[in-house]
Amino acid sequence: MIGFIGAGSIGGAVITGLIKNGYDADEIVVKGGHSNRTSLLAEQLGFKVVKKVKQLDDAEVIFIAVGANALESVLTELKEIASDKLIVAFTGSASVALLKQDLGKVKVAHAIPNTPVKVGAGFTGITYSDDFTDEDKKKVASIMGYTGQLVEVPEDQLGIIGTVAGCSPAFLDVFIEALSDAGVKHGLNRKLAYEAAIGMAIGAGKLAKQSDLNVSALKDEVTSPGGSTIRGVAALEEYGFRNAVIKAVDAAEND
Ligand SMILES: NC(=O)C1=CN([C@@H]2O[C@H](COP(=O)(O)OP(=O)(O)OC[C@H]3O[C@@H](n4cnc5c(N)ncnc54)[C@H](O)[C@@H]3O)[C@@H](O)[C@H]2O)C=CC1
Ligand SMILES: O=C(O)[C@@H]1CCC=N1
Repeated sequence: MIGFIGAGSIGGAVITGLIKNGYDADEIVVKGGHSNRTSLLAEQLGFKVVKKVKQLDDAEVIFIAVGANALESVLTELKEIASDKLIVAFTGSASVALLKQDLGKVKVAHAIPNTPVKVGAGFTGITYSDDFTDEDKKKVASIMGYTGQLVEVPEDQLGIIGTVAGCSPAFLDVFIEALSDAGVKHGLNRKLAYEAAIGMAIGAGKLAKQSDLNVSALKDEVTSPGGSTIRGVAALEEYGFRNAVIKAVDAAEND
């Protein structure tokens, strides 16, 4: 049995990714917030909903997916039942030290998933407390594996991994939206413009992952001499696209 506290954007995305990719819904129990969002999701996906944190006592692994404002009170309630469990917090502002401070001698991890977990194509960075054994890590990996990649990173890099992989789906969505706007400006209907932009993003990501070439060389393959693409790349540079992306990451990092 595994448990979740919070089933909002990221909690709901992980739960959805798990169940849609074959994890047994009968093995998932969720304590949601005050809205009916969790019970609506449970109706679609078939997991069990409980009202109190202590009702998660049968869970071996508990994922915390509440925001910073609710973390303290959740940890206070969780402390009563946490001693024999693995606790994994998605809360951005959490840290292994903070979780340990509130939960005492409990094995804890801090993880930052991204929303593509919902379709089994996520990228999650994770940092474990020192007392996590290889077997414990395997247990967490065997769960998160249903949602995509899980990569252990040193804690001082978890924040930037969380920005590069966790915030950036929103950045890419803005790019896809802008590309589709441009297509519409040049006469495409909106549906076809989105299909083209999204299809390209999926394909270019897959090619970048599978190719032996790095993305710079892949770009070179598209830019025919004297062709249209290099004019577009030059315009991106002229309008500061690369710098805008770096500044977006800086902004996300500097809260
Ligand atoms: N949205 C994302 O892509 C990602 C978010 N995160 C982190 O996850 C945390 C949550 O973010 P979101 O899911 O976007 O926010 P959200 O507001 O969509 O979800 C938080 C959920 O927690 C529930 N909640 C609040 N208090 C609760 C309690 N005491 N017991 C049970 N449930 C409770 C709320 O009802 C809400 O549904 C944040 O700290 C964020 O930094 C981390 C990685 C990615
Ligand atoms: O916007 C946020 O704070 C969270 C962290 C990673 C993605 N979303």
